[in-house]
Amino acid sequence: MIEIRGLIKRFDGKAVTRNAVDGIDLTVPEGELVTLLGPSGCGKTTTLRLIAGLERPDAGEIRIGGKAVYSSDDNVYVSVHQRPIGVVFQSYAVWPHMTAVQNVMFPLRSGQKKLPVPEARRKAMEALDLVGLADLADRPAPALSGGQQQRISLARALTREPEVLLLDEPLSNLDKGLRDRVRDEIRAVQQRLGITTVFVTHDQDEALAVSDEVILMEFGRIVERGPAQQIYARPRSEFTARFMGISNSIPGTVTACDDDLVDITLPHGSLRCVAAGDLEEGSQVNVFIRPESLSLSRKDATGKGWKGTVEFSIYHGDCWDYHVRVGDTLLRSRIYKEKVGLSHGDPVFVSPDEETAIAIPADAAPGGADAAPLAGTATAG
Ligand SMILES: Nc1ncnc2c1ncn2[C@@H]1O[C@H](COP(=O)(O)OP(=O)(O)OP(=O)(O)O)[C@@H](O)[C@H]1O
Repeated sequence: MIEIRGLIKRFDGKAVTRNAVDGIDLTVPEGELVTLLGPSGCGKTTTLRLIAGLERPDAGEIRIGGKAVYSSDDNVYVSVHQRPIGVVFQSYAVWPHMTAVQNVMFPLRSGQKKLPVPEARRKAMEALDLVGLADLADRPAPALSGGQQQRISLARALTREPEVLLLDEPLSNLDKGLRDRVRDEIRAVQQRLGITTVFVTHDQDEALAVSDEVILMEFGRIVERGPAQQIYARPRSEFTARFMGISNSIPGTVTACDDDLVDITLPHGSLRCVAAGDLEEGSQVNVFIRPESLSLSRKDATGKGWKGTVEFSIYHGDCWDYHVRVGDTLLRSRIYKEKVGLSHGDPVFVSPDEETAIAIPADAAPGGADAAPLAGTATAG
């Protein structure tokens, strides 16, 4: 288990206007994989490096397995080599003059507890087996693919039997097909070992695929957290909705509330949808609708369709994206059919799937520009 309280990190410099990590509280339960997700510069890597002991915080507390590895109040700082962690970076950091097994053995032979060669080799072989590379143990590192080299880094991180695994964008240097395979491998090993893991990525799909919990960050703070399905299907802030790819946003006004369902009047129609947070009659909202939740038809069978005109379409292989102008709004509708046959200028009716549309209060912008924190007065740790 990892417990983080009030974590602050500031990099001083002329252009610095805010803390890189700005008061983070976070618990990673035993055996779970938690992902830090967010745009470039939001503080994901810095948070991970603070947990690893590769950067020194300015304030707060970090506990691993119940023991403080950093505490500004108690003046505790445990160095990176003494923390019970394994770290995998974006660059594989595999030594080219060694074989696969020599790479994995290296930390066992060079650490404080220098193991004899046979024992180090046995442990390294166990770790290689775990990541499916035992057969390639004696192959020189440069003769391995990028994905295999990254699995060597993972095996090397696991040989010290760490309590916690820290993965910093481990898939970024791999091409698409390989990325999915190594991602699945990492999740399989993590679940098999039941090892508490923090995974940093800026890729939503990757985060959804591997996580028990997703932590969304912006400006050094946590904007939203929750199980992957909740973050995907029920975002509570505009920042999360947009970051998770809900590209259609329409401003509207609440006309009636019924538990977590609300009726909304939009510029070109109305709909009933799920409310994110407390809303009341008259509240201003933005309604977020996934492209795949907007269907198109030439005839308005229900009498509730929004009248629009096709502006352009994009073909993706397994689907089409139609960009349709409805009043002042350009909406994107994703259609998974081989041939839809709509083209520029065609009139259509757009129908939203009310079950998946979400109304988010227009002023609820925990990650918005207004919420961007200025640098706090961090105390030295
Ligand atoms: N060593 C450093 N010196 C000065 N500023 C730094 C340093 N490391 C990070 N920062 C700044 O701290 C902020 C957070 O950076 P961080 O690398 O943690 O973000 P990130 O979310 O991991 O981004 P990315 O996805 O691009 O790696 C950024 O504004 C960055 O410029």
